[in-house]
Amino acid sequence: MTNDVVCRVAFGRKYDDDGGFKLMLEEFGAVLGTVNVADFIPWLGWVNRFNGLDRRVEKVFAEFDEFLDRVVEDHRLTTGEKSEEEEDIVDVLLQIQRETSNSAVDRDTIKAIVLDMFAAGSDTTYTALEWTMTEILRHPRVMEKLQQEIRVILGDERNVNEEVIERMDYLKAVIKESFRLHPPIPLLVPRESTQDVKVQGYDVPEKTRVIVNAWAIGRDPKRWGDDAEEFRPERFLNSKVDFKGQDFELIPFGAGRRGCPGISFATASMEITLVSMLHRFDWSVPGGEEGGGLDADEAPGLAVHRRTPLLAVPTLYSP
Ligand code: HEM
Repeated sequence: MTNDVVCRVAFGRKYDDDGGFKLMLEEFGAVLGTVNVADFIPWLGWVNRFNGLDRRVEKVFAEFDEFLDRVVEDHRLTTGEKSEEEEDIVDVLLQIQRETSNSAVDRDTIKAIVLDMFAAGSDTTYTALEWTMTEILRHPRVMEKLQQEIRVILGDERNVNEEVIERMDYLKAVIKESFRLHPPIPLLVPRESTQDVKVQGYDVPEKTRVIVNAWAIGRDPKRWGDDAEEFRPERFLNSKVDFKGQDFELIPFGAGRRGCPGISFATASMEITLVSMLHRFDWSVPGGEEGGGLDADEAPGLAVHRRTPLLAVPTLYSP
């Protein structure tokens, strides 16, 4: 679903009819999440020629490059035929390219921006949704309270929009609590210090690779109390703490000038999906908690998924 959302926004259409596209995205995500020895010990880079990583990277690069070339070309041929509402990101970037005389937005830049959206935007949002649903299913009290909020505010209205979502305080608290315990990119993206600094008594020289552990920060009992490991959305109800990068105890999207630019996009996707799923359906897991489908085991990768995909069963809700 999150791939379809990015596809619709970036290309103006879904690619779910094309099995090859899904496989290509899966391989792209897998290669991105693979530990690359050369990142840590550059002179060992030759290992990737033998363990197959170089070959996999080149293959998926060639496939994506050809695919994106086709997409940009299709858009170039239909340029000017769409209304403003129908335009997607490729259309907008092509328009900027036409209107600016310098070559800042060339074809490779357009392809890179769109690729960035897939790399950064679809697996992360999907992972966040899967962890949120897992926690809701593990905590029936939370599910009930959340459904009550959604059902009272929405009533029979089927159209979920940002205005009604603004009134759903408990939904927002549930999403924050899920990000606190399960930041989809637990170690964020590596940074490099630009100057010598001292952090809590430790000297960090200029040009040191710095990795921030958002996962550990979110579970630190010194900040969150003795129930830091517990899923308790109420802790955010009368709190101003948010994940927009101002409160360093909750930074699933990083912070600062290289913080995630997709926060609003990701939050809107999550809110609309959760509200739609919980408004008209009740959810259960085959076998319940004892059935083992609600464990919190994590699988390694850039975005940290559940080890086994969540399997949940919807039942139509009738008031
Ligand atoms: C739940 C969903 C998401 C999470 C948890 C997430 C998290 C992150 C994190 C931790 C970073 C690195 C920030 C830093 O180093 O301080 C990042 C960067 C980035 N994200 Fe997201 N992201 C999500 C969704 C999205 C979406 C939907 C998009 C675009 C459609 C997006 C686009 C980007 C881009 C382009 C960067 C690189 C920014 C740069 O290097 O300047 N992300 N994201």
